[in-house]
Amino acid sequence: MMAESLNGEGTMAMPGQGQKTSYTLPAMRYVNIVLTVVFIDGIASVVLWLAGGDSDYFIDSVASFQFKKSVFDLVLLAFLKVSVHAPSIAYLEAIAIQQIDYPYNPRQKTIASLINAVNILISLGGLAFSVTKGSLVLYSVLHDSGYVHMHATYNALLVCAVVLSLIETGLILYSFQAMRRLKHLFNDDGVEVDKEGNPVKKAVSIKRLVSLAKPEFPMLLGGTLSLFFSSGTQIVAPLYFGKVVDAAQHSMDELNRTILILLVIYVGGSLFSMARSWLFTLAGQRVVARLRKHLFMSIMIGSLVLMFSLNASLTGVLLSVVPIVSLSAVQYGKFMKKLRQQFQDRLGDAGTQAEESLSSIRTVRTFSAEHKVANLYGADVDKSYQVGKKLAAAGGIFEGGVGMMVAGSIVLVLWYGGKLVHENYQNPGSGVTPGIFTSFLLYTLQVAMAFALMSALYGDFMQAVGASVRIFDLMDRKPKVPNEKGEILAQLDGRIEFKSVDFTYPSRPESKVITNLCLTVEPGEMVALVGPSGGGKSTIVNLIERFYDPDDGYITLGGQDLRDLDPMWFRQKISMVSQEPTLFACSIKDNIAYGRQATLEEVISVAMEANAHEFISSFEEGYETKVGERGVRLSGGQKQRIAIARALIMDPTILLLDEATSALDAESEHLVQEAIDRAMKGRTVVVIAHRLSTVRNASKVVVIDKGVIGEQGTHEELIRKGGVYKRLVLRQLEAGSVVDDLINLEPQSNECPQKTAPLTG
Ligand SMILES: Nc1ncnc2c1ncn2[C@@H]1O[C@H](COP(=O)(O)OP(=O)(O)OP(=O)(O)O)[C@@H](O)[C@H]1O
Repeated sequence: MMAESLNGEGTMAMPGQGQKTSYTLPAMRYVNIVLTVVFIDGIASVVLWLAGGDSDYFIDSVASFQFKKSVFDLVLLAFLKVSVHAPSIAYLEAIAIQQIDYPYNPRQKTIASLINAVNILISLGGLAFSVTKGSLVLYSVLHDSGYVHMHATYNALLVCAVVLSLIETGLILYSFQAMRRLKHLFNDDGVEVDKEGNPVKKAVSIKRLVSLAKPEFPMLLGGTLSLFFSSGTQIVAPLYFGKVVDAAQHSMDELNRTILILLVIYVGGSLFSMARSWLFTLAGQRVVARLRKHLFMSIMIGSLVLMFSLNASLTGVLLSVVPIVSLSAVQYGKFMKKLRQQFQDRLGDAGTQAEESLSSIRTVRTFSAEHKVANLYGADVDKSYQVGKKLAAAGGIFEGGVGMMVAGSIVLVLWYGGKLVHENYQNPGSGVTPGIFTSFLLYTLQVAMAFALMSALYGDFMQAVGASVRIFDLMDRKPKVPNEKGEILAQLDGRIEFKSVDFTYPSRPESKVITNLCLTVEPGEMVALVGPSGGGKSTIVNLIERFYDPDDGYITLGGQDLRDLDPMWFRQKISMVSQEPTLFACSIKDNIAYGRQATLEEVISVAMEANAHEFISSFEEGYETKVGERGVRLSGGQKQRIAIARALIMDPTILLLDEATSALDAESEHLVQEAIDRAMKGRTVVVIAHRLSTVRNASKVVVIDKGVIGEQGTHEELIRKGGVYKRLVLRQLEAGSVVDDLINLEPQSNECPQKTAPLTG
């Protein structure tokens, strides 16, 4: 298998993982790039050497080799590189691929490291050699008048050797990284997966977070420029502050001049600050605001440079705390990122719990489970609070710690600076002047503030990164079944065909739900699916809507593989009416016109067809009546009729029905059934049938049991056959007369003779 993967590019199945997970070698393999460069180097070297003048010339360059006049050594070098790099890089690729399956093979790791080391050594050595030779030749050409110039092709070979050595060294140094890339696995949809085939979560980086602010780039640029100018004024202001102190000790003129400069600096700085603040606020991104504060760095560096120029030893005293604060800031940042992620997860759990309980409040009430769900929610909130407590404590400790260290360093600078001023006072010229010390103190405050803020911001930023892990997670999710793209047919005839379909729900990979299913529904036919509960009837309907793709076999719609059709398009041609239809918390009109824009007349027309107009008109607000969350303000039968109208307004070619087993009252059931019967006319219908009248009228009854077709045929055929279907009917019908009717196969009216138990379940 490995050999196969090396010979051929493309996708390979993972051992023992079925066909789903595979590794993909990039079309432009890194190995091929390196080999191409190395071979070009080898071939070019030999050709240029051979082309170098008459044959004596190149023989002389070997026989009487001179370092600055012959290039035979470069040819040998190229030969060495071809013979070492070419096999070793291919071998490294083979090892990298093997490590996908066997990542913990220490021997392989050692071999790979050794090969890498040899490659790096040779390429770096080759680069050093060719650069040295090139420099010496160039030096001789420029400075040695007695130097006999080499043949032009030899010069070309020299240039070629330097340039290609440089490229090769870069490629070899990067090969370590490139081989690591190979160890990433991709599934058939190009999504990176781990060894179990689960999508790998992409790391959220600061870069990715900041990239969200891309559209605000022009504003950001203006803001950043203003920031630089305002930072510049902040950097130089303390310097002039100190100068003012010193100038005051000299002359009034100097004092006035320095004060004027200081004034210009402050006014300019304020104007730029204004622009910066306006532009960044306009950009309106928290990320951007953070970025602005991040650029405190520029003030810090600028200030530090000036501080060094004022007094190096004082600056050293101040900087002594930097490594400690930096290291703790990095650790703190990592810790905060992890905590914040946990915090968001716990909050998410609590939110889900609340949403679920509130949306099922009636069930909660029925079981008097208010306290239970309140406790569950409380427990989730408590968990997030526990993490929140850690967050608060860590933030407090860090800020306090940094504050202490910064204050300590300021005190230290004050003491040491004071000592230097004192020394200068006693022995002028030996320490620092009060002016310099003033400037220095201002810088110290500025740098200390910026540093403390930056450390805290780093923590905040890492928190933001942690918090956004969930968001990016959702953004990165790719549906297995794409929502758009695919063919759109001029016409859809409604023919559905399942060809040897196997299916397993991704969330329960160990149990196959559909096995080798072959089923054809001709245009205009009504096919009834019956069978025991959990047999797979709803799954078949889900597959027709392409909510999932089969693991094996295929499903066609109008003769076309469902996977080739545009889901957005074909789903408009299919309507589903389920047992318990989901309505949305808006008006009846909006619910009926959910699938497309429709006029009130169209809505009324389909509502009439669905036997819904009458009850809708009896409401005070008619079609504007709000149905409440999930339609709670309507009865079961009313909801179903609205769902039928919602399906009808799409004028679907195919109707998927899950008949209601719920005990609607006789009148409601009659109205719903009448509406359904009307809706079925002229359409291809697949119905999960629970009523006798439906199975009797069906063109074909298909018994689905444990994911396979037990039997199929018309109701009469199946009863005559006396198999699973008949047993199902016999077992489930309660009334003796009905059983007689059914198995005696007397002609029946379409009406159900009396209320019966469902045929399924
Ligand atoms: N989303 C899902 N994830 C995992 N397993 C599922 C999922 N939906 C259904 N199943 C399982 O698939 C099997 C077939 O379920 P399906 O709903 O298709 O049966 P059914 O014949 O329609 O049953 P019923 O008549 O009770 O509605 C069952 O074992 C069920 O537990």
